[in-house]
Amino acid sequence: MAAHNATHAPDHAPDHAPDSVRDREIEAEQTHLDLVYRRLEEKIHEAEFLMDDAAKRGQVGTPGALAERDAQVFQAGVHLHRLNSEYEDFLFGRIDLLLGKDGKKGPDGAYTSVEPADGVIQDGRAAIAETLHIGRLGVLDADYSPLVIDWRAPAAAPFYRATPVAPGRVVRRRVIRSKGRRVLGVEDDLMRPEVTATLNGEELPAIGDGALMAALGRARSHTMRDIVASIQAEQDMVIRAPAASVTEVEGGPGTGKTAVALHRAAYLLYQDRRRYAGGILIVSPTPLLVSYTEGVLPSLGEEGQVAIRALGSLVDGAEATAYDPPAVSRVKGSARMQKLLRKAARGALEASAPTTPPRARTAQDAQLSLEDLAAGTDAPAAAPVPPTRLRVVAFGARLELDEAELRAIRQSALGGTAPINLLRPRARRLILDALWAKSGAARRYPDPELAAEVRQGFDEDLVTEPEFQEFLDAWWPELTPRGVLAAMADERRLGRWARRLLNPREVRQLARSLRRLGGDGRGPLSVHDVALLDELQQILGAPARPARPREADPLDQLTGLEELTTYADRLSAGRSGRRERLEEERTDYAHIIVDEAQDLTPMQWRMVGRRGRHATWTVVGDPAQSSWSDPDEAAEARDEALGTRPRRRFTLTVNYRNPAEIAELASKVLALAMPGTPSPRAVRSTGLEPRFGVVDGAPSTRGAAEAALARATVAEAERLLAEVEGTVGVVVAMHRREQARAWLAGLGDRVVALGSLEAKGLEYDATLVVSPAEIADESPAGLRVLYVALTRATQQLTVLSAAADDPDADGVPDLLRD
Ligand SMILES: Nc1ncnc2c1ncn2[C@@H]1O[C@H](COP(=O)(O)OP(=O)(O)OP(=O)(O)O)[C@@H](O)[C@H]1O
Repeated sequence: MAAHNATHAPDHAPDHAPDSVRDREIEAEQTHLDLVYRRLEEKIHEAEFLMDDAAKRGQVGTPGALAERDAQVFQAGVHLHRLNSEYEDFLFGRIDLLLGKDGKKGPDGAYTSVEPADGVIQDGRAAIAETLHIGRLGVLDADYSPLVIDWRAPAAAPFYRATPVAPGRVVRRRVIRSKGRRVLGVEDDLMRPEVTATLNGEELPAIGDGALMAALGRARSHTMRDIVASIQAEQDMVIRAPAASVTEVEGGPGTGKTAVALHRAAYLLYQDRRRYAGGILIVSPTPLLVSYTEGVLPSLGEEGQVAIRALGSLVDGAEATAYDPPAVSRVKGSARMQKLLRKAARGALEASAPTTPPRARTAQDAQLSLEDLAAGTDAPAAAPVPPTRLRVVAFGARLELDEAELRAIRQSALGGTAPINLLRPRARRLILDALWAKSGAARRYPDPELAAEVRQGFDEDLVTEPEFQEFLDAWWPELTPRGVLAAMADERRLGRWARRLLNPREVRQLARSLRRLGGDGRGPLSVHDVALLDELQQILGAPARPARPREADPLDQLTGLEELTTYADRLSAGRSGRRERLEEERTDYAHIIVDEAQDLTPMQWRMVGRRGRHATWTVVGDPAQSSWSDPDEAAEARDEALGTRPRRRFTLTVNYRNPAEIAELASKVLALAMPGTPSPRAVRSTGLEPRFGVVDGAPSTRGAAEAALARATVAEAERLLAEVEGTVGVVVAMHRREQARAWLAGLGDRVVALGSLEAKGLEYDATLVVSPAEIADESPAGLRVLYVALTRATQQLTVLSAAADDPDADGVPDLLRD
């Protein structure tokens, strides 16, 4: 496969301008950046003045107004500190534009027209009418002319959208590289290379080889970088898509789906902060991907505004730490679990009892007694069992509800639609009704008013007796999601609940896996258990949370400082604990972004869907990378979660991660995994073909084979570490995760061992894929998982074959041969 240029690259590359021209251009940008910082400092002084003034005037003005000024000064100070110390590339872009069709200016002080005025280009020559600098936040000069345009503002869109095919008003796009207050370099792309443009009478030069390639060539670390300086046109369309409804994005590996999703969160906040602040949730498949990506939003100035959570930590108080084998994941993720959990919850009501067993009956408990009789024969011997008979003495008569009557009452109570724990009052009322009927009192009091009064006394007498309460606690205990899951670990019981839903093998596997939770359900959870807990929470019902008052938006009250406080507001909101609150809140997000959406199981879609009942959505994924075995079932659950909102679909087509040589190899597996699916177009080529290694010799024993595999893995990982500057990822089948970690311990933290399912979404300078056949055979989705593994490298890839891979004389495993 040939390497391709970036979609936006002009027909001819920018000139290699002489150093003097380059230096002059850098100098010009430096002058502008100095101006920007001066202006920022002025703003801070203004804020300080306001503060002094406020202090002098004591209580003039409301306390609220003083606090607001105080906050402004604080925010401005923090803001400048961040600008000085943290931001690389605060100012990163510039566009030089032709005169527009009309002379209207937008709120950011820039002309709004997208197309140039007629006749503005004459004989291949034109004058630049407007120069805009693009940065991480907007800064206005004292006369309200824009010194820096926020990258998310409409006026910045041409910086990302203009192409040589559709340049609009843009003649030259420049990416400015800076560190702190110093401009380091500039890279230009000409959008109208055929036009000789002049700025202030001088010809517009073009410097460098294009910014995108420079960005892609950088060594990778363990954290993702933002792409704000080099967002490409097709990506920009997604980032700025209207927020209403559902935005669905598909694209192959490395097409920037994750990057785009993160930038979109920042864009939505900019567009409608009031609506989205505190209400955007990004769902990521693994904690590894969360830690890889979570630095991007703060670098875009959106610290603490967006909750990024792994699927295994979406439920408060639950944190997945264990892995299920593929066969168990398939059962736990399946939509069949819905019905099974409902049955299990009802079943658990009959099978369980509270942790504190009811007080033992004594001979003196004559007034009101309760009996614990043996329950079903297959309940665990040690577990407390629910009572099957209720005896009371009321109005001098002995009243009794036997097992059949209690069962009928339970059935009738469960006929209600409310969650099971919330049906308890209904059950209590039905018991009282039944006892009242048995007492025959109704017949003795024909006057309805009197009967009602007597009945009230009867009820009060009974319910205030501690023993009656104990009976209820034992007979209709408050169930917890973990408790129900733990109850499902009993295979015989589970087999009964799962009749016609799971086959006996599935029952066995599921029960065995749930034993990990222990008798009290407190043991370690897997990522799939978390979705089950959430479903159970719904079935059982949780105590209602008090509603939080909506926060006042500081932007509502500010005038004149918008361009400064936009950022400071974000910062202080993060500090004032909004982040913690975000982490506490489980539901009701305004916008949900789902990354790697192809991997959500039906049960996970239900869990995520519950958090976005009123949300708009951005869903990014790649079906070819799905590790879930039943895509149709997942699609149904996804449709249900996203609801009937209209959908807008986008496809990303360019692979920015893998060099063409690696992308071509991966496409062979894609052809096997999903025949007919087009590979994304790789944007660059390195000239380095993937390497094929083979584990030495034919070891006679299993132990010797394992030792040979370990030696070969370590040797190749060491070689790759020497070859690349940044990170090396070693991808192995899931069952080898811990083993591989041990093999690689001692090679330093540039190298990471990953189970195949953990590699999702991540990238490394070099990747070593160990035994493709093992990965492909792990599950029915194994080939797609292998495709993921083969598409993680930004520079170099090695595939190491063991005997099962059946390598040819060149070491190419069977799966990767033509
Ligand atoms: N416009 C861009 N400019 C610079 N780098 C980019 C651009 N778009 C994407 N990249 C880089 O390409 C790499 C792949 O991006 P990302 O991880 O978002 O892709 P993806 O589609 O989510 O991939 P996968 O499906 O494999 O998880 C990242 O390093 C990202 O920073």
